[in-house]
Amino acid sequence: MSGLITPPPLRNDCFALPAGVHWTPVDEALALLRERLTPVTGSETVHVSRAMGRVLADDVVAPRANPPLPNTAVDGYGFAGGRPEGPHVLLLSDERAAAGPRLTSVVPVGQAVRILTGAALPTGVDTVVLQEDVTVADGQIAFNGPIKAGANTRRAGEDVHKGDVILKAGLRVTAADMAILAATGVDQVDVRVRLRVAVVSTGDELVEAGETAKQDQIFDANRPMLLSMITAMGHVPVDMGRCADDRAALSRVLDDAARKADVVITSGGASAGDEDHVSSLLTEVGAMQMWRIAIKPGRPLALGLWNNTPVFGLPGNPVAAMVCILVFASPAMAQLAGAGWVAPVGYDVPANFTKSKNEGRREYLRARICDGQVDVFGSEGSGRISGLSWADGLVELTEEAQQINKGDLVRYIPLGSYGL
Ligand SMILES: Nc1nc2c(c(=O)[nH]1)N[C@H]1C(S)=C(S)[C@@H](COP(=O)(O)OP(=O)(O)OC[C@H]3O[C@@H](n4cnc5c(N)ncnc54)[C@H](O)[C@@H]3O)O[C@H]1N2
Ligand code: MOO
Repeated sequence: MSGLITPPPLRNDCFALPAGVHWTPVDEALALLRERLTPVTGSETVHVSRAMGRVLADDVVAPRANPPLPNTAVDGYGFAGGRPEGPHVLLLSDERAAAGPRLTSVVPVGQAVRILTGAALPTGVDTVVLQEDVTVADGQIAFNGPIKAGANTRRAGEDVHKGDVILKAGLRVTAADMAILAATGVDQVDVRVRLRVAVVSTGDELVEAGETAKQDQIFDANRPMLLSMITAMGHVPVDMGRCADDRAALSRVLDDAARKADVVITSGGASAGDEDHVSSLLTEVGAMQMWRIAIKPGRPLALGLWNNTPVFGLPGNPVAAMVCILVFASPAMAQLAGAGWVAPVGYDVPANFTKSKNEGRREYLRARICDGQVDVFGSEGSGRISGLSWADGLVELTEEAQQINKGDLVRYIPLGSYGL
């Protein structure tokens, strides 16, 4: 029998987790990133109009109250004190209080004044009756009680007091936050300098989107996707272009990327093939932190440091690249950017599909909500880019899950949870 070599048992499943190798569970990989990565961005002061999407470097304190003065919540008639049940008639002042300059004259006790929504209460007014409940005639108003003292008015500072912390350090400013910053008179905010994220695509087969491709070339789909996701996540994308499957060239690109950015994201070459230079370079310089993760898709994810800069070596298949940037790089980049570890929000939704799965690895499926149930894309192929466009979220199946039947609750994570 000498001269014959013996084949291993046929598995034909590149997702089977071979025995004897430690496959890092997703949560263990996430915990390690969370523990090791700290904010790397400095701070700067910007005008409040430019605060949208920025991460606050410090707590923001309200320079003034909202509302600054007591005012009326309705159009009506203002006077002092509540009134008991029954009819009431009050003399109507000639003046009128409207939003804008506050009425300076005092409303005498027992008189009412015409007042419009948002007007500061003049001295002598603490209660307002709705105009719909009033008859006006002969310089008088008549209405029925009971009306509580303070009815239909808003107290000064009832929303925010001067000196309150309105927004906490680490928060990423939303459109709603823009309103409270403006309302409380903030004019400058201290924010983190945006995180710079370099993106490089590796592979001899790649050609630039928009150019002419030969039959044996494919368009670089990952880079436009990854650069756009980084922008949507509030970071600054640094486009490092494409790099051939060449070790020396890749090493130079990584040097350059680590100089220009705070984080480097590569796609392709993460696996263990002859041309998988990202993983082998990181391993060679002793910078590989993690590689074999029990996840589908995205098993060959290379996590390491290049010149002290974190590198996320995403798999080349576009679906795996997207899943890995969402699951691993997105919370990690938030932490590096000073926003803290931002885990995505998910919901338990009934499945409108059936699926069997191997135990021991976490799986992410392209998913879409339809009539309160969640559907998954017809193919799990990691190169099926059309499924990424089809999806509005991901279904996350736990390591323990083996059989999912229609109606079972599964975890659905909307892409909006990642800021997309
Ligand atoms: N023998 C095995 N082969 C493979 C395994 C395995 O376990 N055993 N795992 C497969 C899985 S899963 C993945 S994912 C890939 C990951 O490999 P790499 O990260 O080294 O990626 P590449 O080989 O460079 O490319 C994979 C695939 O993706 C296409 N690609 C790459 N970059 C882009 C881009 N920028 N835009 C569009 N498409 C891209 C590339 O042409 C390949 O088709 O390994 C499997 N193999
Ligand atoms: O896991 Mo590969 O990461 O499917 O496409």
